[in-house]
Amino acid sequence: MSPTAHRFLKACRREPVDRLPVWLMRQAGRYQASYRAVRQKVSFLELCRSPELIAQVTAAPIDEFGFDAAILFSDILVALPAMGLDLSFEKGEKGKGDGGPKIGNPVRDRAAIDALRVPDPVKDLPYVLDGVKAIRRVLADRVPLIGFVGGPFTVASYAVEGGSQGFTRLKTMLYADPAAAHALFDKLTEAAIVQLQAQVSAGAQAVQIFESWLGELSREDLEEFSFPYLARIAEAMRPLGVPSIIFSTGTSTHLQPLSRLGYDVVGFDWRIPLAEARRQLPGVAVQGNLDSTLLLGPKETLLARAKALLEAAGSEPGYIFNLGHGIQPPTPPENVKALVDLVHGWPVNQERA
Ligand SMILES: Cc1c2[nH]c(c1CCC(=O)O)Cc1[nH]c(c(CCC(=O)O)c1C)Cc1[nH]c(c(CCC(=O)O)c1C)Cc1[nH]c(c(C)c1CCC(=O)O)C2
Repeated sequence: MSPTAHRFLKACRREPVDRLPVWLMRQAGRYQASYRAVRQKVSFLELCRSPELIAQVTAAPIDEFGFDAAILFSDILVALPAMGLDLSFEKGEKGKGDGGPKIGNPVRDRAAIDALRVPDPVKDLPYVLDGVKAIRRVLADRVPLIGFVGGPFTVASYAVEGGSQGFTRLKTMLYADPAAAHALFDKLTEAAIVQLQAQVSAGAQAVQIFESWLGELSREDLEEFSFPYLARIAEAMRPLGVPSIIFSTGTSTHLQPLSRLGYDVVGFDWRIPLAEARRQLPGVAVQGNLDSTLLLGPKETLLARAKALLEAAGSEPGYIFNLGHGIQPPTPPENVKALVDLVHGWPVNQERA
């Protein structure tokens, strides 16, 4: 297949498709027996540092469920050690699950921010780039590969809080020392750009920014501390010629400004009806937004709600089926299969552009 012919890439560009493309955030993960088997043998970070295992784990859900895109198996925090932070995943090593990230030396003042190093992906993250190349070989162009990074605010929340401990320290920094906060976001923006550039050079065919916790900020703070950085990332992606996706949660009240940052696709959570979101976003493709809890069952409810979503998506080109956030570990794989089959069987009546 020509590299531009994939239905996922067409939908990103708002071109008509034969069937609706579907992929799910966290489609490679603990809900799969094959993933749990790998995690019996290696820790999460060991997995993220093995190109062979990255390729195996990334491709598994494509074989198992027939998704229309693969997403690089890695984490939004993998670059932090190269930036000078001690990253570990506390519990959940060796397949026990529920391992949360922990940073031993969180960034708490201006000196710590100034000491952060922007990583050199080729030198510092070779396993990610070798992983991208290995995935492309294993996929053999069956489906395109999405690369990703974490958004500056979301990564900063872990760097400053030291783990999944809320947002109070980071948000206090915005108000108490805005110059320090800007310096932090500036560094994380540069780090995001160089990682995405390197992933695309290595073979990633689209990119997604996981700015998952952006909904913590007010519009005022978004405009000062987030949107300029996200726009800078989008601008740096443009010459690379691959579609870019901005994903966040809790931001239904900010979709229009998010759609003006320069991304091809806007992804959002289940808090807004899809039809309403599409009406608000005429100039971009949209991705989402089924509540991932529906995948836990019952299957009839899952499929009824997914059908309603497909109806709400309408016939305008530029729709990618996904969840509102990642798949949850207790998800029965048969429900994922039923969902993908439903989307692929859905009649598409998109006008030629
Ligand atoms: C905050 C954040 C992180 N990672 C991520 C975020 C953004 C918020 C979100 O969208 O969920 C995003 C992420 N995490 C992972 C990916 C890979 C791509 C994908 O599968 O979509 C991506 C894009 C794999 C992962 N990242 C992690 C796992 C589970 C690891 C395991 O125990 O095997 C996976 C598959 C671990 C992780 N990594 C992180 C946390 C908080 C955790 C612990 C929670 C959990 O265990 O689910 C940091």
